[in-house]
Amino acid sequence: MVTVRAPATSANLGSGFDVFGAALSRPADVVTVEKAAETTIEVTGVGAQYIPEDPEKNTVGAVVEALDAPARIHIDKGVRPASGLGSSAASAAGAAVALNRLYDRGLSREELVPIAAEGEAVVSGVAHADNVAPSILGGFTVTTAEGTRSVDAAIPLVVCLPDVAVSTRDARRVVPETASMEELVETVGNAATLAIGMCRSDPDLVGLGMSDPVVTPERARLITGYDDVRERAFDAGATGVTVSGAGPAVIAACRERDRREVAAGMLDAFAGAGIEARAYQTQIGRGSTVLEE
Ligand SMILES: Nc1ncnc2c1ncn2[C@@H]1O[C@H](COP(=O)(O)OP(=O)(O)O)[C@@H](O)[C@H]1O
Ligand SMILES: N[C@@H](CCOP(=O)(O)O)C(=O)O
Repeated sequence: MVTVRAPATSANLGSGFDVFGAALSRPADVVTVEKAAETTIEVTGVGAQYIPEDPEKNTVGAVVEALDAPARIHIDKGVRPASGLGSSAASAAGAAVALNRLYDRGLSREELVPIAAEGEAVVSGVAHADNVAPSILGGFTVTTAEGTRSVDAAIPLVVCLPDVAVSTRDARRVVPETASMEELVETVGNAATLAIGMCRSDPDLVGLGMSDPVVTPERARLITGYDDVRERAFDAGATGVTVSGAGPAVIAACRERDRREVAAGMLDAFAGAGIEARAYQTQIGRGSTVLEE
């Protein structure tokens, strides 16, 4: 038996659509696997009632297939589904790390990233790896067709999750098909600023680099109260605010001394829009961790 804690993640970080990702120190899924002749999946925890246990429909089923590793699998969800916090990816990442260990497949963490990404194709239609990469490797990740690079970074964060669901599949439909040269130049500049900020663990640069003129404005329209939440986070000292993944969670970078006030401001703004929300005071954290074997 192998048990793995796989963290929630925030993809895109504004300027890095489908490329950037960050592991969050909390919340997390816990995935336990045991060898079995046939694969079965049991899901408990946050939002378990919305998650299919059929291996054809659960993200971990694709991981089992790819690793040829049938197992009795228990997923204890700490990451709410349809959150923008890489819920579907956390289970896939945890299963990839756990099954690799259980069956002694000997794959490196980097090699497990495309395998876990197959699970994302099951739910969103695209095997985007920007959530599974940080959930497996930890830190700040840059994923391209050439693979994933990661660095550790110490950046305090708030992720504020409203009590509404936005599916990644639906939110991909509003992504513009084209961008102007001006938008491209702005986005490259912001993404580069953010990446330097991560390497320096500098919340000012990370926040500055989160700005994105192309995808985020379209996605923000799907989140009731977004503009107020963003404004209140900045008022409380946030250095940057954007949609986390495909939403509806909103992520803010800040200094540690401001994190509590940023969280309070974001919660208050959602409440003002008539929406209950939960704020996680978190930071960039480690990747999937083996808890027991
Ligand atoms: N192991 C899993 N964990 C979470 N969601 C899953 C899992 N397997 C399948 N799903 C489905 O994936 C969808 C949520 O994924 P997605 O829309 O990408 O949201 P998130 O941003 O939270 O990952 C839901 O429809 C859910 O039923
Ligand atoms: N790059 C993807 C990331 C989706 O993240 P999720 O946490 O919402 O699953 C996208 O923006 O569609």
